[in-house]
Amino acid sequence: MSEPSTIGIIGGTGWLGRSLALALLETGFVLPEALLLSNRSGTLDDPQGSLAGVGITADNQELVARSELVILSVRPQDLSSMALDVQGKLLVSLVAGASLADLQAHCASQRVIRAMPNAALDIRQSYTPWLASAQVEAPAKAYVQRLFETCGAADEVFSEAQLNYLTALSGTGPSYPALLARALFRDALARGLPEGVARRAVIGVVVQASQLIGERHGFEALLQRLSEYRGVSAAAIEAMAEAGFEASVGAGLDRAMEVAQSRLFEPVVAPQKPR
Ligand SMILES: NC(=O)C1=CN([C@@H]2O[C@H](COP(=O)(O)OP(=O)(O)OC[C@H]3O[C@@H](n4cnc5c(N)ncnc54)[C@H](O)[C@@H]3O)[C@@H](O)[C@H]2O)C=CC1
Ligand SMILES: O=C(O)[C@@H]1CCC=N1
Repeated sequence: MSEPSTIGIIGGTGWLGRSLALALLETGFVLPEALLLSNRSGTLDDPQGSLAGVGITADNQELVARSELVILSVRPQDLSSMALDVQGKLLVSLVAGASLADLQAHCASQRVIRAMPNAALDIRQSYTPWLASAQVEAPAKAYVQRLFETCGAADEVFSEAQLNYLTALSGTGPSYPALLARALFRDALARGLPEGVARRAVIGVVVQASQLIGERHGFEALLQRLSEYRGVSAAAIEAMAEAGFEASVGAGLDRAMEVAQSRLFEPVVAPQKPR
C-alpha cells in the first residue's frame, strides 16, 4: 500500500474529530487541502481559522469518495443510522463499543482499525491503543501508528478483549483523575477550607505534582519513597488502601469494561458467521 495522501474524518468537527484534525495539521502530517471533514450541517465553525483550507461536507459518501483513509468519529448511537460504504478503503474507527467484525459488516470494508484515543487528544497527549483486522497490510499499520503519534503515544494491541479493557482504562482519559480531584475537593470544603484555596490545592496535587510521575520516577518508586518517611503520606496511602481504594478502582474498571464490550451500536448488516 502506498501512503494515503488524503484523509477524511466523519464527525470531524466533534471533540475528538476536530482535535485529531488540528493535530494532523499542526504536525504537517497532512496538508489542509488533503483533509476533508464531515458533520451533519456541512458547515465549519472555525472562528480562529485553525482549519483554514480544510474541506467540509454533510455527505459522508462524498467524503469516502474523496479520501484514501477514512476516520470514523461519530457517537456509537449515530453509527447505526448511518449508511456507509467505505468501498474497501482503510477505515480507522474511534467508536467505543464497535467491534472489528461489526464495523467490517456495517461499512463494507475488511481493512479496519479500531483505535481508542482519549480526550487528551485535545492537547496532543492521548494514549491511543489500536487493533487491526487481519486484512490490514503492515505499511498501513505503520502509517496509522505514526498518525496517532502526532497526538501522543500509541500501541498496537492484538485482541478485542485488550482494546475493550483499554477503553475502560485509558479511553476514559481524564475521568479518574477528575474523580480523585473531586473527592479531594469535597473533603477540603467539608473541613472548612475556602473554595479558592481548596481548588488550587487540588489542582496542585492532581495536575501539577502528578507530573513527577514518569519524568524521573515511576509511580511505584514514588509511592515507596514517600512511604519511607513513615509520616503523613504513608498514613494516607495505607489508610486509603485499607478502606478499599484498589477494590473500588477494580469495580469501576469492571463496570466500564462491561459497557465497552457491549455492542453500543447495531450494525445494519450482520457480520458473516465464520463457516
Ligand atoms: N470523547 C472521548 O473522550 C472519547 C470518545 N471516543 C469515541 O469517539 C467517538 C466520537 O466522540 P466525540 O468526538 O467525543 O463525540 P462528539 O459528539 O463530540 O462528536 C461526534 C460528531 O459527529 C457528528 N455526527 C453525528 N452524526 C453524523 C453523521 N451522520 N455524519 C457526520 N457527522 C455526524 C456530530 O455532529 C459531532 O460533531 C465516539 O464514538 C466515542 O465513543 C473514544 C475515546 C474517547
Ligand atoms: O465514555 C465513553 O463512552 C467514551 C468512549 C471512551 C471514553 N469516552
